[in-house]
Parts: sequence; C-alpha cells; structure tokens
Amino acid sequence: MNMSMGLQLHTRKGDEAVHPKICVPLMGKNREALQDEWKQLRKKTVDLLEWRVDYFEKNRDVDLIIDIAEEIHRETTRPLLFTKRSEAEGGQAVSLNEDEVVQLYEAVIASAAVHGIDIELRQSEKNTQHLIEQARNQEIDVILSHHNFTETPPAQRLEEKIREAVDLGADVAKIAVMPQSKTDVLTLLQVTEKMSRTIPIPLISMAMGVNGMISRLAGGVFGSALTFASGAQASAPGQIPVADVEQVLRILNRNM
Ligand SMILES: O=C1C[C@@](O)(C(=O)O)C[C@@H](O)[C@@H]1O
Repeated sequence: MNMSMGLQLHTRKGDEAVHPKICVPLMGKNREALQDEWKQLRKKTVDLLEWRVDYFEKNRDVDLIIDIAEEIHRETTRPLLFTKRSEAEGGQAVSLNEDEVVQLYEAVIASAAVHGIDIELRQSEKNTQHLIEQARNQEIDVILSHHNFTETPPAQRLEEKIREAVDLGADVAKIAVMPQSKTDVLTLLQVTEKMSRTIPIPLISMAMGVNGMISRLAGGVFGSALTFASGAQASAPGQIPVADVEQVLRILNRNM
C-alpha cells in the first residue's frame, strides 16, 4: 500500500474498500477564531485539518499565516492541508491575484509548516509544475483538485480531470461535484470506483449538497481516501458534522 507521507492518505489496493480519513476544514477569519475552531475539535476523531485560508482576513500577511500554520500543527498534531480555494470553485472572494496566490503557496511550502497543499486544476500548468517541484523538495503532498458547484459533468469528463491530475504529477487527485439527481451521485461513485482502482495515487471524491451526502459517508467503499466533515462550520454544501461521520465510519470499518 502506498502511503503519501505528507497527508498520509492511502492508495486503494485492488478491489478493497478504503478506510477513509476524516478532514475538518478550519475557516476562522483571524487567529482567535481559528484557535476556537481547533480547540473544539480536541475530543473528536479528526485525522487531518484543512486550513481554508480564503476565509482568513489577513491573507497578505505571509509571516502571520506561517506562524498560525505552525501553531495549528503544534497544537493539534494533525497533518495540515493548506487551501486557498478560488471563488470560481466555491471559495471566498479575496483580493489576491493569481501571482500573489502562487507567492503565498511558495512561502508556505518553503516554511514546511504544512503537510499538503491543494492546487486547483484550473491553475496554469506552469504555476502548477513550479509548485509541485517546490512541494516535492519539502515532502509536502500536492492535491490537484476540480470542483463543480453547479452540476455533475459526465463520467468521461470526470475521468479526464482525474487523469489530468495524475499526469501533472499530483500526489492525490480530488473531484467534487454538485449532483442534480441521485443518478448524478451514482455517476460520481462509479467514477470513483473505477478510477481509484486504476490510478497510482489516492483519490478523494464527493458529491455535494443533500443528494450527495451519502458519498461523504460511503465514499470509502468506492475508493475515496478522504471525507470532509464539518467542525464549527461547513466549508461546502452537504458536509456532515464530524461526530456523525465518525460514528458511521466506525460502524463500516468495524464490519467490513
Ligand atoms: O475541496 C474540498 C472539498 C469540499 O469542497 C467538500 O465538498 O467537502 C470542502 C473544501 O473545504 C475542500 O477544500
């Protein structure tokens, strides 16, 4: 079984289900709010934390960001995923332009304060390759991600996105879609089932919204390596509180 050291996610082995890890997003707008969020998680089963830095007010203060990232890891001892989600893919509107986002990622990678970074596949190939190279030197995992907040593209398109992530050199591929029907949820799960058996890296997938909730609980059965669960707030539609997710996964893992 491959283990990416940074985020410690598992690649699926043959036909076996994956015991997915649980990641909780931190969305505080300042240090105090972030501290409140992670303190509330102390007694919860959380494998990873994601800092959604697009919610952070002082997003130009790189030294502060690195200092907080170090504090999060020191205090929680969980691998930390660093994400600046774009507005086009469900993130907050921020004043940073593309180059500034790349500079922020470069500084965070250089600090080695995080264990993984999320880069969207919409980012230019040049920037992506550059950041992957930097991250590799620091043994930081790179998730290459694609989110569609309005619909579920056809299976073939989703498979192409996953292949694109693999071909660009991702350590982990991720797709999130918005289902308009239960059939769309099945499409997402079917793609997950097929691709997680075929690609050499862990795959994370989810269908968002109420229709998609089942994918956040049962995605591991189909090969998804990680599920996002809400702590103080949900960072995407359909996220379920971490204690509920943990309960369901415990039942599945115990019996499978
Ligand atoms: O990409 C993802 C997945 C997500 O959008 C979800 O649907 O749970 C939540 C985001 O915080 C994270 O960056």
